[in-house]
This record gives sequence, structure tokens and C-alpha cells, in this order.
Amino acid sequence: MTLANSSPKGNQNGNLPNLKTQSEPPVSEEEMRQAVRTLLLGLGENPDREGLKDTPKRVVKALKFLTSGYHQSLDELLNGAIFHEQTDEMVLVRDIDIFSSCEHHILPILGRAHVAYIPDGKVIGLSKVARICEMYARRLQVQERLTAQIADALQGLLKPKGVAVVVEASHMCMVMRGVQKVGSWTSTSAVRGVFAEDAKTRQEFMSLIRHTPSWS
Ligand SMILES: Nc1nc2c(ncn2[C@@H]2O[C@H](COP(=O)(O)OP(=O)(O)OP(=O)(O)O)[C@@H](O)[C@H]2O)c(=O)[nH]1
Ligand SMILES: [Zn+2]
Repeated sequence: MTLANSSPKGNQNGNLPNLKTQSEPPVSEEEMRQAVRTLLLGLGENPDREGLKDTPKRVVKALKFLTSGYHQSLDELLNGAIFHEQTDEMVLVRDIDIFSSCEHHILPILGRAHVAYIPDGKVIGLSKVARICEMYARRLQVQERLTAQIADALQGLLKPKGVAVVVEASHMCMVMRGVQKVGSWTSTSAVRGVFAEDAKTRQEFMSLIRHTPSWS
């Protein structure tokens, strides 16, 4: 199953087509490097000095890595790791590192995700929960959408009794620039199924993840 959008231009939810299926990237690597060079010139720098001469290449490589989630599919990352298991106890994977990029400033969003689900006949390989988080984090994001995409992916893959996701993150666009609130962090949640319907189940999840993030 692939959740990548089939529209060639992507959509307003930050989905892009799976570019693997396209023969030619829309912009060449060289054009991307030239754009970084132009940025450096605009900043008053000399892009030909020793320390910067390879910077356009490095920046393009880094940005491609940080957005490599556009080129992944759930099918590929799952590698078949969904297993039939008769259990209906909560599964929680906590403290999954999140390194994402905010779509407004292309600056880092750094934090943690906590992901729980209550199975209904199927469980997923635990590492795949973290891989799903990574796939959506390595895109240009807003935290709310990242949180919902993780929840919806698990809901779609496992059809569990419920899914709950909390993301706690600090936005460098709010720390290093703009309003400059160094200690601020944002918590977002997405609950599906029994976590949305039953306050007790939701509370159990919340009490399991309650902690002071060490990075705050
Ligand atoms: N809801 C939401 N907002 C975000 C996220 N990441 C960044 N933003 C916000 O996006 C907004 C963009 O506002 P603008 O006024 O267009 O941009 P700006 O002038 O750079 O804003 P300031 O950051 O206030 O200086 C800011 O308030 C950011 O804090 C996110 O993940 N979710
Ligand atoms: Zn931002």
C-alpha cells in the first residue's frame, strides 16, 4: 500500500508523488546547486572561497536527505513485517527521535514521537513504527500533519482497535529566529478509534508517556 499522492504537483497536505516513478526530476541537480549559490551571493558571501566552494553541493545533498521521505513508500519500508497475533493489549513505542523540517522556514523541528495502538488481530514490527515516523518526518512538515500522517498510516495498515500518537517538538524557527523562545516546545496528538472514543484508554496512554523530555 502506498500513501503517496498520485498528483504530479503534490497537494496542499504536503504529499508529493512518489518521484521514483518519474523518469526525470523536475529540476536538475545543477540547477539546485546554482540556486544555493545564488542564496550565498544574496547573503553577501563569496561562493568561490575555499570554505564555500562545495557548499551548494553539500546543501543540496543534505536537503535531499532531509526530504527523502517523499521517495519512500509504506510498502517498501514495511518489508512485509505485519504479523497475525491475537492480542488486544496496548502496544506503545515511546521516545522515537523526530528530525523534521518546518515547511515555512525549512528549519529543523526536533523532538520525540510516542506511538500506541491496540491491535485487532495484527501487529507490526516495532522498528517499523519508528520507520513510519521517519518517513513522514523526512518531508517539509507542520507538526500537526506529521502527527496525523503517522496515526493514519498505522490505522490504514493494521486496522487496529485504535491508534494514538503524540509528538513533542521544538521548532528552530521559534528558537533561533522570529520570536526566539528557546525553551518552547509544542505537543500535538492524533487519536483514532478506541483512543478517541474511550477517555480511560486515552488516559492510560497519556499516563504511560508522561515524562519531562530530556531535550527540553
Ligand atoms: N501550526 C504550525 N505552525 C508552525 C509550524 N512550524 C512553524 N509554524 C508557524 O508558522 C507561522 C508562519 O508565520 P508567518 O507570519 O507567515 O511567518 P514569520 O514572519 O516567519 O513568523 P514568525 O515566526 O512569527 O516570525 C509561524 O507562526 C510559525 O511559528 C507547525 O508545525 N505548525
Ligand atoms: Zn518554521
